[in-house]
Amino acid sequence: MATGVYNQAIGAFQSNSHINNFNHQHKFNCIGRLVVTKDFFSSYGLSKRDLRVSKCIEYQTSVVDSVSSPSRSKTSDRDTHKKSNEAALILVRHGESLWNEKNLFTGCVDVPLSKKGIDEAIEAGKRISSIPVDLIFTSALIRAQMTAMLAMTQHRHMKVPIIMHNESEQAREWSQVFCKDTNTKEHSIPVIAAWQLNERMYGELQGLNKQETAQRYGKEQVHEWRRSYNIPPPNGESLEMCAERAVAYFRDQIEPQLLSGKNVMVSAHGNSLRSIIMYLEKLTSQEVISLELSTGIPMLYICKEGRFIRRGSPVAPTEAGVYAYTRRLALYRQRLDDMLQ
Ligand SMILES: O=C(O)[C@H](O)COP(=O)(O)O
Repeated sequence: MATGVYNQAIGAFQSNSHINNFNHQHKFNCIGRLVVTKDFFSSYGLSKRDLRVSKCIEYQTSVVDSVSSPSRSKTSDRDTHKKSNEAALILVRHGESLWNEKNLFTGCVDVPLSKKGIDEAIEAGKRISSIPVDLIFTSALIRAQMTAMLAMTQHRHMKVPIIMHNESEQAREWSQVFCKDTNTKEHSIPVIAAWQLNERMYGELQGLNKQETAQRYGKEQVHEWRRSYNIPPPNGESLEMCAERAVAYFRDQIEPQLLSGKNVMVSAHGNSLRSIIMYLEKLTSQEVISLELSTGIPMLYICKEGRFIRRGSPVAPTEAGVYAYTRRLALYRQRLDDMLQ
């Protein structure tokens, strides 16, 4: 088993060495090499001898520059939350929607996933199926919620995601669960839908065809509306305006959960996630222009002592990629393997 695990990890990491799935020039890249540390050996009760170390190739995983949360005020209460816990943060843009399929500007119009988007959401679930998720945040839009729910159908822990209804006292009362067993973290995952995570509002472009709009207003103007930081579409939100709600929500509601050690998945949208990634990776308003997110591709960050380390896009469960991310994720995956044997 030992050699198998080791080879799996190496194989996964090598195939995953392209893990930087953001197609933008970034200030750091992952070097596709893996340190097989003494921790790795001991976490499997292995001695180097067991793995015939002479055959082990020294791999070095080095995120040349791990992302860290932007410096905050000295008195920030987040500093008091900084714990040695490590937590996984999965960000996933919804699968293709019916309006993505028609190449229409969508923004806050609430359209569902296309058949391809449903397949993308299920594939995303397979890719994160061995990564812990204790809490899910989605936007208030159905395409993000469908993506989260479909992805969770593939998770190996088989917990039931339950959307929390706190919009009124009656909603809270009528959605209570009275059986203590089913409502435990062993059996269910709370899902919180927040409008603050909605896609940027595209104003008068919503419903227009992107190609026709480019022909009408010019490619450069449309690219500026779509990708610039502080230039809004007509009567719509700029990325900066979207960040004011999405990043504020992330810092106030999601980051404290991560700092307390909770593993979180956020299923949201191209631009609300671009604004969050801009915050996590301290991208400049120039760098964020070239940041594009594909539909249905999960991205993994490790949150450790208030710092966010981008680990790329998880691989499918057939590979041992999770073993290459962190020891804690490897042990979680091992527990799943043992539980499901
Ligand atoms: O809102 C939309 O149209 C898409 O979800 C994102 O559009 P964009 O890629 O043009 O920002």
